[in-house]
Amino acid sequence: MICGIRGAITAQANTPEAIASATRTLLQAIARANHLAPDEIVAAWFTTTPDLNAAFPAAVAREMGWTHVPMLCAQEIPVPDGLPRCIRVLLLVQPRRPLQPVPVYLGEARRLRPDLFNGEGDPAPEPDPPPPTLTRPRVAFQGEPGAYSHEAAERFFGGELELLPCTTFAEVAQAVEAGRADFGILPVENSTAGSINAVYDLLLERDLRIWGEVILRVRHCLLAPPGTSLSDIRAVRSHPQALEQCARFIARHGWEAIAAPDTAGSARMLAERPEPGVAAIASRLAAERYSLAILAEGIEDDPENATRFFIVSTYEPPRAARNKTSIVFSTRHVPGALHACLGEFAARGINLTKLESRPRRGRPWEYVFYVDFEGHWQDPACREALLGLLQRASFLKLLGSYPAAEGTVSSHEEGGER
Ligand SMILES: C=C(O[C@@H]1C=C(C(=O)O)C=C[C@H]1O)C(=O)O
Repeated sequence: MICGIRGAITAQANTPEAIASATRTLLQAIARANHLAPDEIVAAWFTTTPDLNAAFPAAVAREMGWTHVPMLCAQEIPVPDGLPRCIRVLLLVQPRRPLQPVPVYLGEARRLRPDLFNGEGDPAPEPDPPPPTLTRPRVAFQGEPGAYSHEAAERFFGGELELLPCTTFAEVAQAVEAGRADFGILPVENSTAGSINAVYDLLLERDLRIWGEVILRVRHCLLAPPGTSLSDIRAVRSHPQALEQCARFIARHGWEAIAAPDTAGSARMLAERPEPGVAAIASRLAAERYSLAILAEGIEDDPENATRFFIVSTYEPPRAARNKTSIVFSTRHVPGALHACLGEFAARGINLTKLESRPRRGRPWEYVFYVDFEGHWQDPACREALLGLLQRASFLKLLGSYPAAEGTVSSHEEGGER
């Protein structure tokens, strides 16, 4: 599907530098607010008011790497008393995932559309501090190239990424905190195996913001060096999670299951040192990367097998049309404490999408609770609920408000608690 995204900004002066700076700010903000990858942009129309003629905005976009995008610059209608020194753009985009276009009008240009930018419900507040650019973002993930986290990163960002493979989840968090990566990808739950506790513990301990979420339908492939046939296989090697998710398939063939540190790593090892009779379980991406043959695809026992990933950053994400918020809190040690805390959400009709408890460090038999709910912390009802919770909880941390992945929030028609 092709859709259009509008934006506008004013330049400080009619100079090439001022026009370049305003154009860059505007295009980066639109890409960020709409999670656009460069290859999702199909065409761009610019207009400038007659008082801006020192440079072409299209040339600036090309310098930013939009070399494949057909563009046009034209003069805006000189309506009397119109906003001076204004650069407008209409982008045509073809997103890989369903997109509700977020118009981006920055600074003075917000006055152009009082219907959009008027107090509450403002769909695109100016981000502060500026989040990282989405043009070739640096993305840290646990595992080797071809890992499911790598696939999730490609699904979320599309286009070109600078990959930073890490050995552990903690290393991913460190890379983001230290600014070596713009984003980190962390798996949080699997539809078969449940929550990934090590990641939940990291979110509590580290100073990271959840920037987005993505749900990946995990389709496992049976990989072997080209020329191998299914009847040659005697054993399969992979991460224990993947072996468990394919347990019935492995048992049906009577193969031995060998645990390895990660899925993509077992594919790489097999490609580098083929062992007769041994196959690996990993992604299609790993098969392509390590030139292995796919002997079978979709071998997971659960046909709905999916993993939810958080994209973490040190920046606030732009506000989207449909947001989710994640928090972690602990209750006072009194009867009914959790009930009262959750009541703050129920009383305001806020839909909870996930509740998870983990033991509280250093306090045996006390717990911290992780809650995901629909809405943004800036929404009046959510703000009130969080304030109510703050008064009842002994500890509260906001992990982030972020654009909800498709299919993870109730539709307005469904409404109510699920
Ligand atoms: C109000 C704006 O300026 C003008 C009016 C437009 C409109 O009413 O949709 C669109 C582009 C401009 O010609 C704007 O840029 O949004």
